[in-house]
Amino acid sequence: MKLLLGDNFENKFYESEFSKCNGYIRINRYAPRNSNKEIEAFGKHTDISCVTILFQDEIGGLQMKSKRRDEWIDVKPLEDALLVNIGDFMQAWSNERLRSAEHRVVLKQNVKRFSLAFFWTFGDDDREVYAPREVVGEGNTRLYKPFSTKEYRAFRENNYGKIVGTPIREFAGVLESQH
Ligand SMILES: O=C(O)CCC(=O)C(=O)O
Ligand SMILES: [Fe+2]
Repeated sequence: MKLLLGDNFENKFYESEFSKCNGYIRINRYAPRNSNKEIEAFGKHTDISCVTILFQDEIGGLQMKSKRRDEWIDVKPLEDALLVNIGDFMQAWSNERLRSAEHRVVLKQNVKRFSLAFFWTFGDDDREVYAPREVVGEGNTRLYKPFSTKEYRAFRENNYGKIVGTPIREFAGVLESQH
């Protein structure tokens, strides 16, 4: 993150922007399904978080969408490894220096699977997300208008399964060509 956001990132922004984040844990349990057909067990989505830290068990199945090639890439489980994923709030706050990758879970075997996701995110109280000028950088276009975390959560809930593009861009993006 330091590399992408500059040297002073921690001193300057951590306290003011992210110290009021909350952590939530979600335990995902995928039950066996009486079939050996491949299924999408967790549909494609981006996380409503600043940062997500994910543990998946040895079964695997997590896939990330590659931005460049527009294809799904398997994230192979590694013993003792956690996956750090950027969420939508961080994508907007960083003016897309950091990207919230689309991901999903595809199961090929008829076995149970378990994953544990820790979401580091703005709490249930409402707050405004707005990329600081220094993060946008001089001469760069601001890609998001300021938005409320509460309204974004409501937008995601009300549009579950309906959004074709990038949800955070649909909601707060300012450039038509970005959609
Ligand atoms: O089960 C997984 O590996 C992914 C879970 C996930 O993407 C989530 O909980 O947001
Ligand atoms: Fe996720």
